[in-house]
Amino acid sequence: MAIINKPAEQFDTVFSLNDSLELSSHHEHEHVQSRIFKIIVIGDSNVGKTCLTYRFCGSAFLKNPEATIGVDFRERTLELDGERIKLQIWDTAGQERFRKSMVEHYYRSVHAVIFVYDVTSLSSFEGIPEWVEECKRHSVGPLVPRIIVGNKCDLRDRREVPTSAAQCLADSYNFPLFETSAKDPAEKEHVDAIFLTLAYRLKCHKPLRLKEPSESNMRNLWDQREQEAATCQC
Ligand SMILES: Nc1nc2c(ncn2[C@@H]2O[C@H](COP(=O)(O)OP(=O)(O)OP(=O)(O)O)[C@@H](O)[C@H]2O)c(=O)[nH]1
Ligand SMILES: [Mg+2]
Repeated sequence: MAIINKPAEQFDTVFSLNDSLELSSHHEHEHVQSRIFKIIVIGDSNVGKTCLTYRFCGSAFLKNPEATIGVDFRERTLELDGERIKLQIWDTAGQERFRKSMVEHYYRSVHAVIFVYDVTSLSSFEGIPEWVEECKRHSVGPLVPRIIVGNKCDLRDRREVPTSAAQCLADSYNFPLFETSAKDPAEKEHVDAIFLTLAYRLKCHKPLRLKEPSESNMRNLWDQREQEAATCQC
């Protein structure tokens, strides 16, 4: 897997992760409060959102997944630096007909977003800006951490999206880019790294002490990102 555009300090943290992160069943029964983060996974249908989520939450590769209708929820609780973190993952439907039912509350109070495309499908990659726009339409602020994931890297002979193009798009938004495979067992650790990168970022985020960014500031930030995307020489 290529992990690209990721600050060195995140590499250090992510790659020192191991099974000891997982809470034992003993801990599960303790009434210890955990911080809960809601992560939404979006992207075109068939790109592997459900398989990626399942790989992270359930370890195995999900064979013959059904197309998601509306949204599925999965959770995984971790202990990071002695703190209990529950990731609540909202795996959404990519199909247009179900998207209409993706009502406002799917996006409400979202802490982080994972955009997924399929490296063997150029159209799914070209759909990413629309998904970014969709987030914006649903008032997901520009400060909410986002990651772009190119899935199905195991299908080497069928690749349609070069890493360089994906990197260029990710840079234009200033989002980290990951390429991985939900199917390849050797990639399991790297699938974890995607979610854990977000978990660390969310965990370390200090709430702003001053005023939260105003709506007009948010708009400015989005406008700035859009201008950068428009001038990107991909
Ligand atoms: N080769 C390969 N196939 C994959 C991978 N991830 C998912 N698939 C296959 O891609 C198809 C779609 O996977 P899903 O996880 O259901 O896709 P989705 O994005 O959740 O689709 P919707 O729920 O319709 O939005 C299934 O046939 C999976 O077996 C992968 O990493 N490699
Ligand atoms: Mg699905």
